[in-house]
Amino acid sequence: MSEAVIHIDKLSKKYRGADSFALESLSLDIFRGEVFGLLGPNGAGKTTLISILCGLISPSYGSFTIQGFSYGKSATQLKASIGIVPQDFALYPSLTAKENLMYFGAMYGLKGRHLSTDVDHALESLGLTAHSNKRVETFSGGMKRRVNLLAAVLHKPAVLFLDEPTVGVDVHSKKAIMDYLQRLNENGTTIVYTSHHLMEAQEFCTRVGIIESGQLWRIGTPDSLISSIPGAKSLEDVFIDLTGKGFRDV
Ligand SMILES: Nc1ncnc2c1ncn2[C@@H]1O[C@H](COP(=O)(O)OP(=O)(O)OP(=O)(O)O)[C@@H](O)[C@H]1O
Repeated sequence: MSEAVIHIDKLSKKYRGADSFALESLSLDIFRGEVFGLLGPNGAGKTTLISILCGLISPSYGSFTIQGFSYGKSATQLKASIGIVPQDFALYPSLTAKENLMYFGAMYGLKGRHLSTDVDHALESLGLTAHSNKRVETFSGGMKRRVNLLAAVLHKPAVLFLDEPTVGVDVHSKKAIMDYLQRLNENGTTIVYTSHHLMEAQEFCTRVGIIESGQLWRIGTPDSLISSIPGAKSLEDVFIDLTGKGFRDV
């Protein structure tokens, strides 16, 4: 068994004023080199879990480490180990794509000619060279998603967290993003991502966890989960079987 790069121990979160827990005593190990998919219906707790792991919000109870680092004792090392691609764009609309990436690179302590060259390579790798000096506010949703992704990986993090990286993008941008993530993973980056695209998760993830009501209901490879439900042919069948057919986005 390879090394657990993320170790989560009984993590719980109750938001201020909420009646119930958004996350309830969730324990999980994610191993180096995995592509781990967090799946679950609206309101299941996926963003809450990722937000805690990224240090954006604090847990109510429980603890976790990433590469052995925690926010209490080794916050600097932990932050240097992770990249975060949030659901909402974390970009400056009036800056160009290159200026945005130079800014985010500098925030991670990268500088000088190396940074400028790295940014140019990054833009090229996601087909954005011709647009590098255009303001981000003029970009399509798919182009913004690609810049958003590059901003999170300039410092070459060991672990990359993505919250719905392909939401609202067209088929070409989606393929470019997924191919890019695949290459990052092949080069050693551990990926943890949330998605509502179950087919995409089935193809992309080495393991998935299905979250419902703040708890981890099932965990396994896509194939093992599919074969655990009689008659299931896809992760979508597993998902519907476990979480029911009722609407969750009301
Ligand atoms: N800032 C907040 N304050 C209070 N409650 C919150 C807050 N953020 C999330 N919640 C609640 O916590 C629960 C989990 O929400 P969360 O956003 O983590 O779910 P999710 O699985 O990411 O959903 P989605 O797929 O819709 O993004 C939900 O009941 C949600 O309403």
